[in-house]
Amino acid sequence: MMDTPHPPHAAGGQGCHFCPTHSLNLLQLSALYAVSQVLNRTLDTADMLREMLRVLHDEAGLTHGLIAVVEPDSGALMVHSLHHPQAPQPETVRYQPGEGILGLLLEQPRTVMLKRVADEPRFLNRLGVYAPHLPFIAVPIKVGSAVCGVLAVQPEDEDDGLLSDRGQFVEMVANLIGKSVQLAREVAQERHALIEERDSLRRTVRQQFGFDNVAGHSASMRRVFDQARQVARWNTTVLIRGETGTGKELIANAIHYHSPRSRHALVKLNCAALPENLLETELFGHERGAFTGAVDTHKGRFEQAHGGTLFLDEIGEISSAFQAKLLRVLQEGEFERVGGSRTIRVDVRVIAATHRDLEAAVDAGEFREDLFYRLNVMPLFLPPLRERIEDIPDIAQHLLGKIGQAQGRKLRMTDAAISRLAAHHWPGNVRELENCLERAAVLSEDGRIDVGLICFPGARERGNARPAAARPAPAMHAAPPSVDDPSLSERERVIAALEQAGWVQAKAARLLGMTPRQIAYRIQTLNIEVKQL
Ligand SMILES: Nc1ncnc2c1ncn2[C@@H]1O[C@H](COP(=O)(O)OP(=O)(O)OP(=O)(O)O)[C@@H](O)[C@H]1O
Repeated sequence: MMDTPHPPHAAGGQGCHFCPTHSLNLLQLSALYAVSQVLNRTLDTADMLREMLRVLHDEAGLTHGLIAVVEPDSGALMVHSLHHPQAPQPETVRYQPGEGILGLLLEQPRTVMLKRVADEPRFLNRLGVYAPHLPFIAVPIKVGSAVCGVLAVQPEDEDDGLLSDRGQFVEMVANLIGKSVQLAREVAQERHALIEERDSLRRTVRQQFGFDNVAGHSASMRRVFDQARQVARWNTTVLIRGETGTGKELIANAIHYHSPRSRHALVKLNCAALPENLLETELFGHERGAFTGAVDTHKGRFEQAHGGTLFLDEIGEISSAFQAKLLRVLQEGEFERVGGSRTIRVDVRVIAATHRDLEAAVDAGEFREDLFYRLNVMPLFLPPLRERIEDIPDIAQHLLGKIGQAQGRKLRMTDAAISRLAAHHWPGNVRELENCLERAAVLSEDGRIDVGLICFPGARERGNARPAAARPAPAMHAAPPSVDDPSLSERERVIAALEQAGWVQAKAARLLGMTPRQIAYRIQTLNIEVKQL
């Protein structure tokens, strides 16, 4: 086994039986050890330089240590640190290239060693700290081949014939300082680049998930935008309500990315997608060993969203027992992980969404009234698409832009196609419109979408539309069947609902009046292959 390394002992001082050179070497070895510790301790260059001068003084008998650095703008040497009890404000002293001994090192970067500093005519003693009868050593500090500063010291004894050994030691220290400065610069540059990249990514995310991503200019949508922008600034809990596919999640995104919390995470959870026990561990996390298979501690969504926003979709679907647990976090901002006893405090803004009539659920005793009021601090209502038909051209254009971008071509739609869209009932709202346009885009050879390419899984038209049967069927594509079509087998009905809901099972379940678990069971037993869109 190896011993822990100890610093080499200085051999100078009383009773040493080594020759002077050997004693000096041992002293310098010990000092070098202290220098390496300074380099190891800090990445803060200013701190490191000050500490270095102290070590040279305390451990190597090199006094009046000075470090001057080249100013990038002027090219002059500015005194950065000076080890002297009555040192003047060092930053006020500068040397131009060629000026004094230090300035000379900028023009001729090599080590200068003087036996008596007062004998050198270039010696300016501008700092007024040097002893004229003592030697003087000045060494350039280089980053690569460029001089970035100067290290100067005065050995505390008169010339003892060991000046060149001392000079070599100071060169060694200057080289180590140069390497450390280079490393600190590279770290700073990398950090700067990372910050720039992070800020640019933040701007992109904000654009992608902000209000620009939500199309529509109807009066009802303008009201939603106004309210959402207003509430975004505060920590208020928001309850977004509206039918499936009306854009609730989109609005939640926009609120988060326009809020002061946008630098932190937006964490999402669909409450209908998980059974209660999983929902609890997903939201609150669990401790290691909390249950079979809990091999590690797991942070729940509340913890992941600390400082940011938690979006709880389908909040109307949670059980009464779970409603009580959620209420506690919302009220007190604290909870325990499953299997844990430590109370965890979080700072999370909650945005919840539901398609359910929560007031009716409260009346029916299915949803806690206190939780309802806790969530309903700022309600936002997203109107169904059929009640804002004037938004259809805008939204369709926006969606075609996105689909076209994914397909790498420009898509355009005829007026007749838009009229046909406006005549539809839109039970699946904007999600259904998105699917309808994607289908049409896939079927379009030349990027032009005419009325013949518009077809709906659900055939409920608004009053002013032509009946579905009278519509010309697209030549290469039959309209997908309707969920309501009584002639469909159960398997076809489930597939039609999934199609209509964009293959989001929880939504398809709602169209069929089933629970998410029931539809999952049907998908399995009817052997339906689930599409990942
Ligand atoms: N106003 C809009 N402008 C552009 N796209 C929209 C708009 N509203 C909804 N969408 C698009 O429709 C789809 C469904 O939107 P979103 O998921 O936000 O709806 P939702 O109300 O949360 O649905 P659900 O209740 O089923 O979870 C998404 O692909 C979304 O991008």
